[in-house]
Amino acid sequence: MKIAFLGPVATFTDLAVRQLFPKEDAIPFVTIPECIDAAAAGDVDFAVVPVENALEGSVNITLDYLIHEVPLFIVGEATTPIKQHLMVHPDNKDKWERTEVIFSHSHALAQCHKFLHRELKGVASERMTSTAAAAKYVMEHPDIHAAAIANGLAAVEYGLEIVKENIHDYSHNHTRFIILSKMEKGAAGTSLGSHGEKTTLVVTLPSDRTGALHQVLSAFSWRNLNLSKIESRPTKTGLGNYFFIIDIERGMDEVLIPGAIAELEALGCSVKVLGSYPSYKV
Ligand SMILES: O=C(O)C(=O)Cc1ccccc1
Repeated sequence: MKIAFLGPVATFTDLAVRQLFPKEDAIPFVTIPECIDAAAAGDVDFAVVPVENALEGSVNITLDYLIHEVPLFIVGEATTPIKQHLMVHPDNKDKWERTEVIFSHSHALAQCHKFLHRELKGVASERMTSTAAAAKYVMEHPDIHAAAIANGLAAVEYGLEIVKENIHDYSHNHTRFIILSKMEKGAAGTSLGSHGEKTTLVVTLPSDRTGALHQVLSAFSWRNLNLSKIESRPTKTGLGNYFFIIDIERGMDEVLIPGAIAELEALGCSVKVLGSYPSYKV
């Protein structure tokens, strides 16, 4: 089986894939859309991409790409703890406090915002396609006073020295990854035991109905369907037009979720099921 992931080797996504699919053929792609396209084209069986971080919130490119660009399903999700470290080329180990530029993924930079403000005030930061891409770049440029924010495996893989460990601003730093496939129903192929099931819907509200969101929420509430997340993203058709992405803490069943969807449709909403899938902790 082939699994696309946000590369290069030693990203946080790679760490998640190693645990989810230890025996499969993991293929790195440079960007999240490239991973998703590979799954949509059938070049890989699954794509694993980050979707939400506990400190920084949603990965908008993942949500938007999934909603607007490709007919894929979510067939699994995995939550993993995230530890960020500051690392430099070994030649620059003793002068890291003179770092002039810090490279990382935008979410990693945001997760260490307080640390950077405190310890490296005024130092420029540059977004890279991933944390491991940043580590690789710093390894290839010993001549500049650069640092990367990445994980411990990236330091080993690219031969960098960790000069500050655990620089993420809050200890409960977790990221949720989703497993995407062309096939609606899972057999996501992992041997891990799941921690429950979820269903994700994309709901568009009717434009002219007062209190529509309240009515949508009550369709879940009176059925005792717990929502673990509700997020709005622009439909990109005009200012003020939004999709709601709703995660229900329950797998698709015969009665409750179909009943809620029918009620939303009767209110004039359009509803798309993005997937009903197992949840893993890795
Ligand atoms: O850049 C990475 O390593 C990724 O896998 C994306 C990411 C970035 C920051 C936290 C979690 C995932």
